Amino acid sequence: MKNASESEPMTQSTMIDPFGRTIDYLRVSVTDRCDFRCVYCMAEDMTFLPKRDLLSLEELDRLCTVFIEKGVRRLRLTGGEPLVRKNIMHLVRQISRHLKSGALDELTLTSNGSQLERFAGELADCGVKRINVSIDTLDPDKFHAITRWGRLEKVMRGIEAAEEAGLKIKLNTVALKGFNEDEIPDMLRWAHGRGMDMTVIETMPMGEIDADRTDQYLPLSLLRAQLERQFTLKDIPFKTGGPARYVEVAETGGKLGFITPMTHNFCESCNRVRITCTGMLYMCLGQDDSADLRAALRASEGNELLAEAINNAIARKPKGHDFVIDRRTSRPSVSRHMSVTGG
Ligand SMILES: Nc1nc2c(ncn2[C@@H]2O[C@H](COP(=O)(O)OP(=O)(O)OP(=O)(O)O)[C@@H](O)[C@H]2O)c(=O)[nH]1
Ligand SMILES: C[S@@+](CC[C@H](N)C(=O)[O-])C[C@H]1O[C@@H](n2cnc3c(N)ncnc32)[C@H](O)[C@@H]1O
Ligand code: SF4
Ligand code: SF4
Repeated sequence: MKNASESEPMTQSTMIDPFGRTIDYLRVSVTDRCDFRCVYCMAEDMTFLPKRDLLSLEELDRLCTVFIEKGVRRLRLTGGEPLVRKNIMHLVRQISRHLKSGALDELTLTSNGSQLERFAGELADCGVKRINVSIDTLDPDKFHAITRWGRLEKVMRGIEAAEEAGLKIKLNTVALKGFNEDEIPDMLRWAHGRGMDMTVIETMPMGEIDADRTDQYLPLSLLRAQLERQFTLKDIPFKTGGPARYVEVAETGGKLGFITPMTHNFCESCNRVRITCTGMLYMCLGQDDSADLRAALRASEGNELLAEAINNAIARKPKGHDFVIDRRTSRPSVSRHMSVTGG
């Protein structure tokens, strides 16, 4: 059998879903585990998958390679916290061969930043150019409160290491009513002052948590109106391939993205699917339907069954999500946690 690191010429096909959308973006959750317990994401006593259920790094690489053959051009590793998966850099290095061959345009990560100090240099060396780092506040005590287990100074050292390694950073901030809405202008100045773009995100009702999401939910239309009292925001057509709509902030010269699944549905331009660390393929972040690729992966050494399972799943990709923040019921719209698919 050929070694996975041997470069082979690859012919790529195209995946098109029933609504004519080209699927060329794969998000891979490499672990459901995390060293933080953000209150809007997980319960403090979250139960994680047993290790025996995880795909091996070799299996994850094989899955990614099949998706790239099927037309994926951008790949994002996420989690849980992707950088806490054991030997994660082995997978990053393996996948990076597709950057070198030209089959993949971008390999990137979404991370809480806690392990960046250790890994930033190696990520850059593997061809990662930009990463998203999630921070909801710049106040160390509030940071500890929202992440339950996180230390802001460690994340800051990670950001410095990433900057030194030449990685472009985008800051992800979940907008939370009564928690950080007043702080977002300062965070924006801070991020833009360091040359980072920023995106703000509406809370999505996924997975049981200890808190009540209806209390935390802040529609970004309101936040935008608040920001417009201090800043001049100009809509721009800038796109990263993700769901954010961007504005340019005249006073800082930086870009601010709004991810608004609740107030403005962006599903018509959806280009992505997700795989979990157990090999489940989710065709939509906001729906339960999934396909078990692990069975197809393990059923034979060849990739024909896998390719067929992927085709069948893409043919079922739904038009969009049904997220609602409903005050009458505290039940989330989707029962699985965000950390299963990594957002
Ligand atoms: N509803 C919905 N939310 C998404 C989707 N993709 C990403 N998000 C959310 O967007 C937020 C930021 O996700 P990231 O992993 O940083 O990715 P991104 O902002 O799409 O990435 P880039 O634009 O490529 O930088 C997270 O809260 C995700 O859950 C999607 O397809 N649907
Ligand atoms: C699930 S995390 C996984 C990657 C990494 N651990 C991190 O925090 O960046 C990906 C993104 O989803 C966001 N997120 C988590 N739960 C969310 C929710 N219920 N609604 C909206 N965004 C959420 C996080 O803030 C983070 O930016
Ligand atoms: S948002 Fe990211 S860092 Fe926070 S608990 Fe979820 S997976 Fe962990
Ligand atoms: S909610 Fe579903 S359809 Fe909408 S953008 Fe996200 S993955 Fe695509």
